[in-house]
Order: sequence, then structure tokens, then C-alpha cells
Amino acid sequence: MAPISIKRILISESVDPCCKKILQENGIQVTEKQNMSKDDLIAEIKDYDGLVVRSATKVTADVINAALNLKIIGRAGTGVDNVDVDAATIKGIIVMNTPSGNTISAAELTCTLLMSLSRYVPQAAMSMKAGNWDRKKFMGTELYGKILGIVGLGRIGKEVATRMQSFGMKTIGYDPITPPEVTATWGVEQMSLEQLWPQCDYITVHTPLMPSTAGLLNDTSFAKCKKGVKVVNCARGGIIDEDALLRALESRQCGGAGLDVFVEEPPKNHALVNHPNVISCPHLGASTKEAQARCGQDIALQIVDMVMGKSLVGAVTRNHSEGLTQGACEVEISVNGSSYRATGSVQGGVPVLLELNRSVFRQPVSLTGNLLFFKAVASPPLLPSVTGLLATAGVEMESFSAPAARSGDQWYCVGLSSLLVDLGALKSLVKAAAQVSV
Ligand SMILES: NC(=O)c1ccc[n+]([C@@H]2O[C@H](COP(=O)([O-])OP(=O)(O)OC[C@H]3O[C@@H](n4cnc5c(N)ncnc54)[C@H](O)[C@@H]3O)[C@@H](O)[C@H]2O)c1
Ligand SMILES: O=C(O)[C@H](O)COP(=O)(O)O
Repeated sequence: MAPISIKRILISESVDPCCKKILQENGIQVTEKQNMSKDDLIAEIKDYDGLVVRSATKVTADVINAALNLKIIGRAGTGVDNVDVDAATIKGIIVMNTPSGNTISAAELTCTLLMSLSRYVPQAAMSMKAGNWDRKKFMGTELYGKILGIVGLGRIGKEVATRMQSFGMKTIGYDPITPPEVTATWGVEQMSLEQLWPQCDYITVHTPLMPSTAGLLNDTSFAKCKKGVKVVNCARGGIIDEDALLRALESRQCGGAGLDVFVEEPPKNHALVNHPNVISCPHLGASTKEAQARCGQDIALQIVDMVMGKSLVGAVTRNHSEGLTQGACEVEISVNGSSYRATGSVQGGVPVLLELNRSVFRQPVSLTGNLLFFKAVASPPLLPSVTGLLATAGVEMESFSAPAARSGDQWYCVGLSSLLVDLGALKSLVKAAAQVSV
């Protein structure tokens, strides 16, 4: 990977001090400025090669277009919904996050809210502070033997599942990508949402906010739930429709909600927060010393590695489906005597592959390290099957790039710890394969 020159970085939020320290130790000048208005940020950003944010800074297209030198937007955390990733991609700016730094903290807060919902701990504490001693009002229920529905079985969903199983909860779930045989190994039985809603005593959502997840829990899905179901949202405001939730709380169809995130933060409408069966936090999922230290360190090290041309970790910059991305080129390449039509570009100095033989990758594939390209029929069990075959061949899978399309013959790219001695090891699964060391 070609080194990228980053001399000045702006940190626009409260990020652990280790981030600044690591960047400075590596010769990068760092300025910290918090609580900037949009106009202040637009005026300020011109002078920087890099920007480090958390979730509060809205890095809109206006900000990105005003950034004359910006090469990297680093998100010290998971969600990048506050960054206009498409606008960044068009300008060749790399967006990267630190997706696992705050997983445990967000999972622990989810479990805390589930437990608090079962025993009304926040309401009882408030009541005592008001001078009361009310032992009848706060009659709870055990979590033991209850069913927890987990929608979104990625990093946080998995950690929540294993923790709540220790309370004797049965965990069921739904995820369109994580294969059921994988979640079964950590005790989560997958099923359709239609099957899931009516079974749950508790539901927790752990998906990104996208058009397909906005309002996942709405009037229709609440109506399919058990009366009195309790819900938790520690993911993103809007995955549970806020108006529908209020209606469900008022009709008692929903027996309680634990909310860490809101459509608007801070929320201007306090109807939900003020409801007696709602317990809420001001987006505290990642607010632990440990999570902040991990995220601050990870983002700084990822930026330093990128500057040194070592590796590009955590990049989330997208490609574009309408025609070629600005600056993209189409080439025909020949590997082991077979020819391939590929579309690639250079993003922030990093060569990336966007498309191979008409398979458009969901995220640009960084062309670095040992790469295995293979064609196979798209199917949910493909990933675990390939992982298994590679493990048998003594090779570790370092990354997995899937195409946007989810049916028919598609090309995939896998980063490997070392090249396979014999591509024949994949014969039973793939229709064509090639590997290169970049
Ligand atoms: N409250 C906080 O402070 C806090 C902290 C960390 C992360 N988060 C948020 O939590 C969420 C989950 O984070 P993660 O690290 O587990 O992400 P992840 O990418 O590891 O997991 C998300 C999962 O959601 C699944 N998914 C996508 N669409 C779906 C759909 N329609 N139905 C069901 N599942 C679907 C994906 O397949 C994936 O497995 C994100 O929104 C993230 O921004 C919040
Ligand atoms: O997506 C995330 O990482 C969380 O929502 C945490 O956001 P924060 O860094 O602003 O606390």
C-alpha cells in the first residue's frame, strides 16, 4: 500500500487522550476542538488532512466538500451514520471505524437495561430518592426461563446472547447475513421475524440503522408481539419506531422500554423519556473507560499504519452502483492464464478493487497482502464452509469481501495469512479461483 501524507489532524469530539498521544508520537500535528457548529467545522476543516470524530459530529457533504486536503475521516467507534460516506467516497476520502472497540461496553449496557426492565431498578431508586418506601409498586419478574429475541446477530448481538443465557434466558434471533449454523454455536436459534415476534418476552435490536432496519419494530410488529413485551434499543434511534413505541406503551402492548439511543439526540420530544415504563440513557453504550481507550488507540494506530503504507484496517468507504466511481478505471488482468475484467480505483492513495467480472463488492477491496479471488454460488453457508476449508489447509482468513448481489454466481475476495499451496483444496465449493500476493 502506498504511504499517505497526513500532517494535521482535527479531533472534533471527546476522544481518549491516547489517540492524540499516538498520533503526535508519529509526527502528526493534532488539534482538539469540541462542540463546533456546522459553520465552524466547515471553516476549520480546510486546514486538515484528517478528522477524528465520534457520533456527535455530523460530517455532511457540505463539510466534506469544504475539506480541501482531507484524506481520512476516522470514527473512534462503530456507527458511521453521522458521516456522509458516499460524499467521502466521491472525493476519494477514506472513512474508517473501530468496530470492535466498544462491543463489550454496548453489550453490557444492553444487559443492564434488560435487568433493570425486569426489576424496575431505576424507578425504585427514583422513588426512594423522593422519600418513599414502596415495596408493592415495583413487583418484578425473573429473567430466568424467559425468551429474549435478538434482532441483529453481529458483534454486540452475540455478546448480549451469551451473557443473558447465563441468567437462564432462551435466546432466539434473526439476522439476514450471519448464518444460523454459526449463531447456533453460541446458543441462538434463528428464525424469521414473523416467527420471532410472538415468542419474545424481551426484544433487543442490534442492527445498523439503514432503510431496511428503520422502523423494524413498528405498529404492525408490536401487534404481533406478546402483550407486555419489553424492548431495548442500544443500537440506533429509529430501529424501533418512536411513535409506535409510545402507542404500544400507552396501550400496554409494550410493558417497558430501555433506550440508549434516539432519532434526535438529545431528544426534543420528551414523551418517551418521561413515560413511567421507559428507562433511558443519553447514548452511553460506548461510554466506559475501557471502550474509549480501545477506540482511541485503535483509530490512531489504524491512521498511523495507513500513513506508513502498512495496512488499511477498518475502511468503510463505499463504491457506487451508478457507473464508474469518479477516478475509477476498468482493466483486464491476467492471473494464471485466465483473464478477468476488473474495476478499481485509488482511494486516499490506496488501490482498491470495486468490481470483478460484474460482481460489485459491497465495500472496496483493499489490494494488499495475500488475496484469494473465487467464484461461487451466493449462499448463506458459503462463508463458514470456505473458512472451514481454509482452516483445514492451515491458512487463516484475515478478511472476507462479499458482493452486493446475494444470488447466482458471484466473485468473492478473501485476505489470507498465506497463499494456499494448492487451490484444489477449494474444488468442492468454488467454480473458479485465483490468488495473488500484492
Ligand atoms: N449505544 C451505543 O453507544 C453503541 C455502541 C456500539 C455500537 N452501537 C450500534 O449497535 C449496532 C450494532 O453494532 P455491532 O458492532 O454489533 O454491528 P455488527 O455489524 O457487528 O452487527 C450488525 C448485525 O446486524 C445485521 N443486520 C443487518 N440488517 C439486518 C436486518 N434487517 N435485520 C436483522 N439484522 C440485520 C447484520 O447482518 C449484522 O450481523 C450498530 O447500529 C452500532 O452503531 C451502539
Ligand atoms: O456506534 C458507536 O460506536 C456508538 O454509538 C458510540 O458512539 P459514541 O462514540 O458517540 O459514544
